[in-house]
Amino acid sequence: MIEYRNVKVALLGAGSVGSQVARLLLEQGDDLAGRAGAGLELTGIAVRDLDAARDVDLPRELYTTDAESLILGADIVVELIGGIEPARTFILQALNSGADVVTGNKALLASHGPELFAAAEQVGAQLYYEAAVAGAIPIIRPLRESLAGDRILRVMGIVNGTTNFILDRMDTLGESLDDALAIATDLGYAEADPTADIEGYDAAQKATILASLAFHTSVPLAAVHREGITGVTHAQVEAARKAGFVVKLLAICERLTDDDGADGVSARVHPALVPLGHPLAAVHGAKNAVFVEAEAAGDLMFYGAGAGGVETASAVLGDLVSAARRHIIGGPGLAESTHANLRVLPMGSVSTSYQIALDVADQPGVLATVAGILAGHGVSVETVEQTTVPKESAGVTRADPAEATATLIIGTHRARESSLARTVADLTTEAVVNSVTSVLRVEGA
Ligand SMILES: NC(=O)c1ccc[n+]([C@@H]2O[C@H](COP(=O)([O-])OP(=O)(O)OC[C@H]3O[C@@H](n4cnc5c(N)ncnc54)[C@H](O)[C@@H]3O)[C@@H](O)[C@H]2O)c1
Ligand SMILES: N[C@@H](CCO)C(=O)O
Ligand code: NA
Repeated sequence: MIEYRNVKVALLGAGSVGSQVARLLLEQGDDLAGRAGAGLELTGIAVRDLDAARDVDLPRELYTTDAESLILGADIVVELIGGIEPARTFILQALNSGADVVTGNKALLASHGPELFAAAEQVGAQLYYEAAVAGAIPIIRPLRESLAGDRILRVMGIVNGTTNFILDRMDTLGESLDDALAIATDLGYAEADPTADIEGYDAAQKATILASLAFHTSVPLAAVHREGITGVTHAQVEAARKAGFVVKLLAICERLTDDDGADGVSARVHPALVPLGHPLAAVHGAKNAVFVEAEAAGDLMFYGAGAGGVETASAVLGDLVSAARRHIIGGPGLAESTHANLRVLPMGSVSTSYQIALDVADQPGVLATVAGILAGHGVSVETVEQTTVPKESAGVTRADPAEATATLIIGTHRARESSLARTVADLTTEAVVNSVTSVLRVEGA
């Protein structure tokens, strides 16, 4: 039996992820020690309430409400409280005391990442955060280490399990957003405030982290364009399916060249139409997948559980083993790489293709008028589909009931987001257009 030196591990938080990390750490201590080359001694678990009911049965003597003392006695601190404070203060205390930190806190990294990385670098400590993006899926380490020798062009992924679960159920079961969200919450996928999921904040936080890593550039959260799924209708989901697409909430980080020839990067989160044949279309339920396009490696896809307590605990324990190994071996921490310092371009510089649905007057010349508006902004039409709407169609009220209307679905070639915005504004004020009923970006076609 090999005798290992112990490293002291302090756990902050015993919620969905923290309790599973503690359980696995206690159950698999010998295996983990063999992999880390160090014993992982769980010295305590900081909780708010010692007597709270818990799903996982852990030794009561491990619980403490004195997080600060626990942190100061630790070699590695695992932060699984979530949110900004007190998580930020605890992590800074840990780093400043020379401890390495493992966290799954994307909200904190997205808003205070530079501060935390600077604190770690200053004392030669290391911050590990595999669990922060796409839960159990290894994506941070591949971007940070495995692909460090390549040039990443694009990272496109489904990085929020809750919204993927909801959109999937809207599509396959015809369920409402609210009903599907209630189930996702019961299953432990949703954030404490699920607005973070359905309005795309959680995915935007992950996009910030992915873009910063992929492009060696600090990409601030405020520069990430964000749209959630609350505006996605059953009509859009059904129309998408009929047209050979599925609606997914995507996070897309990419290198761009804008109209002035300036190179830069952008990060955005929004619902998008994904062709049914694309690998991301086959990502169901709360699963996540991240598609990476690299110059030399080509296309890579990372797929698996993006949420869930025990699944995410896997990523935390992987980081913990790395941290313990580093603690024993020593050596400098891996600093955050922001040396490329590329320009972060606004959403208007992004170029993609679109499906625009219009409710129009069914009269001669309408198609030409609409095509003229698109052409005027340099938006080129790829496909047009027209369906005549019966005059007395249910629920449709018209100023002149005698006036027939039609639905036009226009697929465009790639166009700048700025041109598309001007096109939609003009379509909205055009007399023969009753309404612009849907505008969705198409990705992965
Ligand atoms: N659950 C997931 O699927 C998942 C996936 C990836 C990342 N994450 C991230 O992991 C972290 C933890 O997530 P979770 O799902 O376990 O959350 P959770 O809400 O289940 O657990 C957080 C726990 O921290 C406790 N806590 C709050 N303030 C505290 C304090 N001051 N001291 C001690 N304990 C305190 C809460 O009482 C709760 O038990 C978050 O940053 C989350 O974003 C979660
Ligand atoms: N609420 C998040 C948890 C994982 O980060 C999700 O649904 O993806
Ligand atoms: Na991960």
